[in-house]
Amino acid sequence: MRVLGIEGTAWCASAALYDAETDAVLIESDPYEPDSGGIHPREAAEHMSEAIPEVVDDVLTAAEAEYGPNAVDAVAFSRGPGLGPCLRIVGTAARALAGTLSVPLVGVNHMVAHLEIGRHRSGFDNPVCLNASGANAHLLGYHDGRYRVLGETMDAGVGNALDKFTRHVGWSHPGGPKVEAAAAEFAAAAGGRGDGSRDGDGDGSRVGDGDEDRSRDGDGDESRVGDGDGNGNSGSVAAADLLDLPYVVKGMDFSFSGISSAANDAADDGVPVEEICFSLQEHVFAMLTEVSERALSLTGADELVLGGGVAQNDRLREMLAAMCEARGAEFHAPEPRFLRDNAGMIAVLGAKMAASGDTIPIAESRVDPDFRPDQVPVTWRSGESVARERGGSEPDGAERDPEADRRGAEATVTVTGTGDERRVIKRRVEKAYRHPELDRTLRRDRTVAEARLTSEARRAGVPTPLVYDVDLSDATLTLGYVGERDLAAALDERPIEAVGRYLARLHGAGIVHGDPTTRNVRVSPGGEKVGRSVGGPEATPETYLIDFGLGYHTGHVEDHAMDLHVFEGSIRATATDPEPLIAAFEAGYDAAGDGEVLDRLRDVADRGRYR
Ligand SMILES: C[C@@H](O)[C@H](NC(=O)OP(=O)(O)OC[C@H]1O[C@@H](n2cnc3c(N)ncnc32)[C@H](O)[C@@H]1O)C(=O)O
Ligand SMILES: Nc1ncnc2c1ncn2[C@@H]1O[C@H](COP(=O)(O)OP(=O)(O)OP(=O)(O)O)[C@@H](O)[C@H]1O
Ligand SMILES: [Fe+2]
Repeated sequence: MRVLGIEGTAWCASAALYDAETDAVLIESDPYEPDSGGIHPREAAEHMSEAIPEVVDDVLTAAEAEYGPNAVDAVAFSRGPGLGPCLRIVGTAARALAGTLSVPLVGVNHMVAHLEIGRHRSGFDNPVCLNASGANAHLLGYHDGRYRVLGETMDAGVGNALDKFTRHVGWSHPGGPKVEAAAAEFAAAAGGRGDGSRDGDGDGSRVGDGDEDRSRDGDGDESRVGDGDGNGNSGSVAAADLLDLPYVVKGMDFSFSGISSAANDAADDGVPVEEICFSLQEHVFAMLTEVSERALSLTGADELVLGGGVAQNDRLREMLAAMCEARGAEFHAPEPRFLRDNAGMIAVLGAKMAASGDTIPIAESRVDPDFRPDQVPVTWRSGESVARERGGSEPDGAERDPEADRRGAEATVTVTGTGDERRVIKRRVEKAYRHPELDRTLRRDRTVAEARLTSEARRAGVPTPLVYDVDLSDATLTLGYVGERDLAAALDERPIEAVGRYLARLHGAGIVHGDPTTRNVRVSPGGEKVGRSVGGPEATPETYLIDFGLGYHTGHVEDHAMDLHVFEGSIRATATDPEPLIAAFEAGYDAAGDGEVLDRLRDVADRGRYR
């Protein structure tokens, strides 16, 4: 099968031909480059209306020269998400072409295409995907016929967050490649070695298939990147000074609004722009790498693929490769021509969809600027055996040796002693992928927060482990062993309802958990239900909250709502039938908490959706 793909969601007018037999992809792209500022939707649409017919024509001509008059078996196009005026032009072109060629039409979700091109190129079975693009930033994992959103930005896409800063300092769009070049320069100056050679040619000009592979260094290398010293942190990076910028991770969600403003303020205060670029990258990419590791840990996956325009950044790839290597996972980033917006990925996914009969009648082919990846029925993977799908995590199932060491996303946990003397030694391990200064600060601050808040929560009537010892020099805690298994191992309404009640109590005491996932709840089925007096030897609670490292004090409704959003996200990511569980959770919260927080939860959930 040969599929013609058309892409034009925002800045890149692109057409491609994918030949499924040979796996060859021919791409023709024509980028829109604003004279000043960011992308103007009207100008972008004007660009699309001129450039789409041209790139389509080029690809069709090449296709017919090679394969003759029946070169194309289906036409695939980006239906969304993206800018409405651009999408409509692409949709119109695709419908007309399918009609003229008398072939079926395939409507592709652009973000799923960013994911699937990575899966296709890597050959991985069932990876978690980090999409790091301009307008989006999210983690996707396959479960039960859909790609679930495991975590996402609560505000801007990652590329837009970088571009916002470069606009502030007067650099032209796109800013990402310029941030990368400036950061590399800063690191090279600090370390005396490094790779200041990158020239920020990022979103290239109009080029065809083969040329592009030679246009950037590293382009041909699809597999492991990581030009550092083997531990994911090139010497020059470690030697360079780091500005203190906001680092905001909540469960597997994250936020860039604080860091964008702080970067702009630093520029206004006269901090050299190269220094800001360096610190911006170190923080933003460490956040993305951390949530990716959480997603691997939560789903039990051992493969990660990267997609989106920001994935062209060497430092981001280096961090992700180092994180995966440290936990024994496979990492793959496709070559840059498949990372930035391109029609190749649309054609490749279009071919898989067409092969499974997933085509659309013209009358139903309306574009959707807010098309979410989790709305897409994943028809092309339906032949896969159920065994290949991991049903959430089973980190602590009944058959597992309870004494065995385990490894969360952040820490290693060792169990010692027996009976009432059973203890957990939790050590936040160094993360070689992140800047050593940031690593030290995060490990220390989180250890302090966990020790304090675990005890404060217990005083507020929330069952938590006792804290026996804190060793800040080694970021290590000694905690009482609680529960028999993680809630994630067996999702059940009863403990979930209890989590709702406990979070309400915690919020009533002015504390947020910060990372309330089903992995951070321990359950002992059959334990007694207890009220406020917990912790005594005779009172065995059924449900405990653990892992308060991302917690903090706040009375803000917004922050409390975010806790609920994170917990619900962890259920939605792994449960086959999440709705009754979510209802039990909200009933528990409602019984003990503030109704305003539940109202705000609706807002928070909507805001996380793509604009
Ligand atoms: C919906 C769709 O229109 C949108 N597309 C999009 O955002 O274009 P994409 O090609 O995936 O990403 C462009 C972004 O990627 C950034 N970028 C490009 N090269 C970069 C680099 N070397 N380092 C950091 N960012 C880079 C640019 O600054 C820009 O923000 C999306 O996928 O979200
Ligand atoms: N006090 C405890 N009693 C019993 N088991 C525990 C305790 N603390 C941690 N565990 C076990 O160790 C696992 C990892 O611990 P924890 O969540 O604190 O570490 P983490 O690295 O922060 O994990 P993640 O980031 O994945 O949430 C837990 O999911 C749980 O199975
Ligand atoms: Fe994109």
